[in-house]
Amino acid sequence: QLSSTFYDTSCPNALSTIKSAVNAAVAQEARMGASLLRLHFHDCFVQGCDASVLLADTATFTGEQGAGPNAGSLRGFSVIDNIKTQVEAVCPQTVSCADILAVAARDSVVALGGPSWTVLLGRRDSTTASLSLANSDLPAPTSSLDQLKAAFNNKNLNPTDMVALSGAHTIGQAQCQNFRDHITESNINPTFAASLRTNCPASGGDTNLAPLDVTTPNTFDNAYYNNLMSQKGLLHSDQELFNNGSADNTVMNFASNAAAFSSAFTTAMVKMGNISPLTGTQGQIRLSCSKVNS
Ligand code: HEM
Ligand SMILES: [Ca+2]
Ligand SMILES: [Ca+2]
Repeated sequence: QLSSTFYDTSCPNALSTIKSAVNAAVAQEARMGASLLRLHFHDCFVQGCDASVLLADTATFTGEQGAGPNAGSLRGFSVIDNIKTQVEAVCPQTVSCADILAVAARDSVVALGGPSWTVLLGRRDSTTASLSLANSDLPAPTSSLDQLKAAFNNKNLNPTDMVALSGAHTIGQAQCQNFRDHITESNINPTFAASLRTNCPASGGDTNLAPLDVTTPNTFDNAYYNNLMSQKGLLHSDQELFNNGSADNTVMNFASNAAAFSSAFTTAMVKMGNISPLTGTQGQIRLSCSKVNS
């Protein structure tokens, strides 16, 4: 249904415009690549890849940005708004915000040294968002392996896809409140845990940041899986992937074989990008990504 050539005649400069803007944003702040990748994930897992996550809350509209996994945590909205403004200038009301998110996620991974893939296009933008689905369908950092597998299975992503997509935590940062409990658990490297506790004490410092990948936080590589094998996962949910369970073998494979990780990650990103898109005459092409057309 989606197609890699969707904008080839209607907006031939769409992809290059997005890439330039992503490269500029990542050059200014490497973490922005992580933030843009995460936006696409949080979009696709809630109502499908329809840019629902971008709709801002107003006095009369309750969107997804106030949901537990999103509030005070998602970032990159202004970068997306800026890209949309540039794309509107070259092709008015042609390129959807949902497609911009999918392309920006790919370009972010590439900008940080990761693998590339062909992004399928033709998604349209929702006129709705769902706070309740954002709270129910996004996995939590306290999740067990079974809960992680179930959350991804709900989106028709298998356990290999789940482990591969979790490799996105090779970049970016997390807040203390999301890893405080894990750094007092027993399945964590004691030296690693002690160093994290200096900036994430038992009380206070909730929003203090630590890198999800202690080894190469700004490079998209397979170091995340090697960290898990050294019990240096930052989130409880990260370490669940290598904790004597059914995902151990996949983690070991991705840790020792960077090409196997790249292949599984790009395959899974395409699958995630295909979750319930609006196509044809469904939805709309928003003029501004943060609000429904009036
Ligand atoms: C497997 C289940 C997952 C859980 C439980 C999870 C949870 C989290 C949490 C708690 C954070 C830190 C948020 C904060 O402290 O503000 C985070 C950050 C991040 N997540 Fe995930 N995540 C998961 C899967 C994914 C997937 C599939 C992707 C993308 C494909 C992804 C990409 C990211 C990125 C890039 C960051 C860093 C964002 C930044 O620095 O702005 N995560 N995740
Ligand atoms: Ca969505
Ligand atoms: Ca890394």
